[in-house]
Amino acid sequence: MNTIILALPGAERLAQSLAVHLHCTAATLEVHRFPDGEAVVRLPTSVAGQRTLLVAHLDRPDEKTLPLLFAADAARELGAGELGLVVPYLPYMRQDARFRPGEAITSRTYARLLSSTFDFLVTVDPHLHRWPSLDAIYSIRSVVVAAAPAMAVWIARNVERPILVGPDSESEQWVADVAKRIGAPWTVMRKERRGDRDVTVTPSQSIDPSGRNPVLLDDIVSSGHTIAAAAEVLRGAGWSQPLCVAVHALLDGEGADLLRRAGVSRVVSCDSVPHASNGIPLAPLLADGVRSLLPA
Ligand SMILES: O=P(O)(O)OC[C@H]1O[C@H](OP(=O)(O)OP(=O)(O)O)[C@H](O)[C@@H]1O
Repeated sequence: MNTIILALPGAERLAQSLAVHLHCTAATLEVHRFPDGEAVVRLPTSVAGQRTLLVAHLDRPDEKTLPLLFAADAARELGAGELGLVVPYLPYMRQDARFRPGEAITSRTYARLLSSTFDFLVTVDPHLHRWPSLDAIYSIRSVVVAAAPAMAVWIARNVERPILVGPDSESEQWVADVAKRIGAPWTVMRKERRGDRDVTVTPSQSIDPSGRNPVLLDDIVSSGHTIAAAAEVLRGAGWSQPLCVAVHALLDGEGADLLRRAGVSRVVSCDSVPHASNGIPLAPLLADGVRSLLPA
């Protein structure tokens, strides 16, 4: 079965890179907004009988998910073979519990929605905290691509004598992996979250950073408060100015200012979400992930 890639608006670059790696063609979906805000989607080419990969950057998921579902449905109706989704940043993974009575567990609902639409899914380091794996909530085949190899290459090339620091215990999975790949020391701190923009970070052990350049590493940088709090801890302990490496950058201008004020010299992110801080390409790893799902 031939493979064709269709990019949602904004994901054209990733789609083109994947097409090169996977030796197939890529085109961009047309998404038009009617004056009342409703979306209409048009497939630019025939998908009949073809394995169809939709590629989407799903930051701001509320506005992007409906066009994605419309496109998937149209592809099915127009005879697509298998239907896959390449979504480097998988949204709605953080509300994975009913933290207050009556709250929706959006991770599960969103997973049901995508699982009922696609045959398979390829993503990068989803925020798995309380779910043991994507299979706990997604009922379709999925491949989780690890960004650690790409982050490790970037740090090894750009930071002399790094020491890796994670802001919370969940970050240990990425921090330890990257540190092992480049033979660097590492530590993780403790985080307490009380609200969207209210976090406290405390060191969990005392480490002598002498002669080392600190790299704060985490999966998501969103409001920036977690990394800012971690940077303040380092500053208070007399460490040199850290840089921040993240898998998914959702940071806005206000968050970037917050990080600057906290002493973070630079943010570098993987390109799972288009962002000014992008510096670590994921297309080769995502292409490997897609290939692993295709018949040999
Ligand atoms: O930039 P921010 O707005 O601070 O958000 C980023 C942080 O949020 C996520 O964890 P979260 O605090 O949701 O913790 P969890 O592991 O309990 O889901 C993520 O792992 C980052 O540490």
